Amino acid sequence: MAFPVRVESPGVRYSPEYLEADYTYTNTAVRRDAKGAYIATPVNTKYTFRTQRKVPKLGVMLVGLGGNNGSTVTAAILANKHRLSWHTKEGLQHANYLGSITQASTVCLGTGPEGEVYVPLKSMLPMVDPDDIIIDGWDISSLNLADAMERAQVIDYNLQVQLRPYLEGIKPRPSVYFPDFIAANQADRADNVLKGTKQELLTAIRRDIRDFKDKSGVDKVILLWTANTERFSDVIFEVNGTAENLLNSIKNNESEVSPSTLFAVASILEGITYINGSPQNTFVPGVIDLAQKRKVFIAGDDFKSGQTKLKSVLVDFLVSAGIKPVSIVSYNHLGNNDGKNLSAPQTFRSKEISKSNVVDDMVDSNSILYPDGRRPDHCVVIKYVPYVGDSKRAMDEYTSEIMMGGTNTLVIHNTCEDSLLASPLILDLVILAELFERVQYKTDADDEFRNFNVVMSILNYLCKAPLVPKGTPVVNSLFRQRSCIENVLRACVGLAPINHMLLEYKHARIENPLPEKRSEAAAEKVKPAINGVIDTKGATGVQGHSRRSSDEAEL
Ligand SMILES: NC(=O)c1ccc[n+]([C@@H]2O[C@H](COP(=O)([O-])OP(=O)(O)OC[C@H]3O[C@@H](n4cnc5c(N)ncnc54)[C@H](O)[C@@H]3O)[C@@H](O)[C@H]2O)c1
Ligand SMILES: O=P([O-])([O-])O[C@@H]1[C@@H](O)[C@H](O)[C@@H](O)[C@H](O)[C@@H]1O
Repeated sequence: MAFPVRVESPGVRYSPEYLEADYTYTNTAVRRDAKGAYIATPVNTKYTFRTQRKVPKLGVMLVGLGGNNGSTVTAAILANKHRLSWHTKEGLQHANYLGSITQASTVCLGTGPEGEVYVPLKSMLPMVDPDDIIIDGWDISSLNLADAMERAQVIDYNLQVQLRPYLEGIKPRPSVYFPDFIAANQADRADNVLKGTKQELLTAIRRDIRDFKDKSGVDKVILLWTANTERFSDVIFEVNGTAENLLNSIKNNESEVSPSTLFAVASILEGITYINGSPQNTFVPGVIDLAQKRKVFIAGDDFKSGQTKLKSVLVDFLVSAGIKPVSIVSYNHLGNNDGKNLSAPQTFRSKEISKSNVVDDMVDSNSILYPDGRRPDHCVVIKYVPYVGDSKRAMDEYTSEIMMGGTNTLVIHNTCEDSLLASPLILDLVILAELFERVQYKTDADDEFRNFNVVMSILNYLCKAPLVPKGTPVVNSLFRQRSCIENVLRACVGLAPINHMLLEYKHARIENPLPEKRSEAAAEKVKPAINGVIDTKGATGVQGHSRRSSDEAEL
């Protein structure tokens, strides 16, 4: 059950239109003195955050709508919206949004009489309900979404049968197809392609966006690329180095403008947030320049869904524990169309880059382990094995140096439906992007409220290759990325960041001890042996024991 959160504080003001919160942001400025010593100085900045409380009717246009992710996320929304259940060999399954931090994760609000209070992350600020999202989009494949769902082989068949009536009427709009940017093996599905010059294609995409807005009645739209991974575009100043050069390149039908960059330009010109779920460099400098000039949000790159997500936890743990990763090998094989497209060297290279850079910031944070800047050996392998379909088999090996010449090797095997890992991230990306379109801030130095930077780096928890504003840090540590989201949400309602100090419980005398928690599990653990045999049949004939603090424990 979701309980709404209301903050009672002199610095927090609720009006029908806005939630306004005064907030003191404290960080630490560091400099070096003449002798090379670090001088740390606390710096306080007064902010006021303002969030529009009205949640809009959100339309999401997916590029790659007919793909595994596109069809699966659409199926998931409709299955949840209609509260569908289906039988599998394991029993009755119910639609859910597991894997979504907005829908299935909680945050610690604070401490109450019973201890820490955790609330759904989505209850911190008004957010779009994914059930209400209207989906549209494009695909170079003409399959309607029911047939695309069947082709993807992700959704259980008994659910497919129920979803078919809702999906078969959804047909992807014809899209932009430049064969040179994706694997040649994709040609056989490209039967739904727009024709024309790049300028004509740009106009067609913009017309589609307006058509969707008009016909769907949504209040706002967000565009998200979940189409195939493209090869990197060459970054050439005269072609895509500035907004003006890029727009001229499109007018001049320049070949080095990719489909994804064309969609990004169309989105920005229509004033619509654009999110890149793939690893290619859609955001060439000209796109970023255009987004800044038009004050339109962009975010990406490449959903952080599986191996890389785990890597951004494991390497963080190892390095912060003073253990030195020296070799990281990430291998996986999969048989879906993404794997097929990635079997081409130029598209694999895009993915290899985004999967490889994730350790850099964590490694660079510890000059004790890495005094000479030499980083761990890091190898990424992806193989296409049709038989396994969307069920990606990932095998990782982390070898680290430990004390006194020891080594520690972690070997992880992970099998999962790749699209069921990515689909909840698509929802989080669009829900959080929509939310932060409604959040503005003002510091003492500002005369009026301002939007955040157009590069929406707060979404980086969801991206393998985080896009950040120029001159700002790239953070890949998953814990830090999630903590950023959690604490910005808290700041928007005037609450201090979660700092995990729990100082109040470290005092010499605990002023307000929490009540003893009666735990059946604890009772189970202390169940006495009967005739020397622990009764493991679950009989609870033994009186439950409350856990005792150390100074009350029975001797
Ligand atoms: N776990 C994951 O699934 C995961 C994780 C990270 C990143 N990604 C990325 O997400 C993207 C989609 O993954 P997927 O498994 O759904 O792949 P997919 O191949 O099943 O779907 C991609 C769809 O895009 C379509 N397409 C290709 N070029 C297009 C264009 N120019 N315009 C419109 N449609 C186009 C294809 O026809 C296909 O239907 C890939 O780039 C993949 O690398 C996926
Ligand atoms: O998210 P992650 O598991 O690190 O990386 C995945 C790759 O290993 C996989 O081969 C690819 O098909 C997916 O698109 C995804 O990028």
